[in-house]
Amino acid sequence: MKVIKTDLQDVYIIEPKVFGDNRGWFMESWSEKTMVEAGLHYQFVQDNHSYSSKKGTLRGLHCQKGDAAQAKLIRCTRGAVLDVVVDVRKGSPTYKKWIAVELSAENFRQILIPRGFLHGYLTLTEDVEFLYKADNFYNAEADRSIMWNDPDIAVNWGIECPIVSEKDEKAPRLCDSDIDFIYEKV
Ligand SMILES: Cc1cn([C@H]2C[C@H](O)[C@@H](COP(=O)(O)OP(=O)(O)O[C@H]3O[C@@H](C)C(=O)[C@@H](O)[C@H]3O)O2)c(=O)[nH]c1=O
Repeated sequence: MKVIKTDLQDVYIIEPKVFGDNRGWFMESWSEKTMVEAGLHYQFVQDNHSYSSKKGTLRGLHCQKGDAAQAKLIRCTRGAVLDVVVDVRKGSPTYKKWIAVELSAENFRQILIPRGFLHGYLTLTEDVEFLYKADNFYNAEADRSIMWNDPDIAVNWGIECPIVSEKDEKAPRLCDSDIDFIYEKV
């Protein structure tokens, strides 16, 4: 497994070791032991799986606030997405900065996102399956969505009119939200 630093403090790209043979391939998609050896201590408690039928579907930018915050280990197992992560931890050296990484069934890449970040993705193909682990349970009251095109964050999604949910359509800007993460060294 390769752990690659990103431009966001504490966010990593993980490249699992993929063993190919005459049948196909095998990989460990997550190993607590390997992660701990790499200095990454996360205890995941929920696995999520979602499907988007159309290219140009955008989910985000999401998080759960306060004690319900979630770290996530994310991957795309069918099709491809542009995955976006935004640091919203006040006091962080990378506060309000974002990164965009292509995740696909072909490149096997994963992203590890600690608590205190917004997350979203845009489907780059039809028929996208997306899987992620979370280190805290779903909490509808703490669930928050921030406007995907918030000008204060200014993510370059490369699309003007994505397909979004009703919830994401109505999402506020970060400056009008009650998200209150404070940077603490992970
Ligand atoms: C996220 C989630 C949703 N749900 C329900 C609530 C709702 O009725 C339905 C669809 O939820 P959403 O519209 O929030 O699904 P979605 O827009 O796919 O939300 C996800 O987006 C990505 C970008 C993330 O980072 C995730 O953490 C999550 O917020 O599923 C759960 O039961 N458990 C969960 O963990």
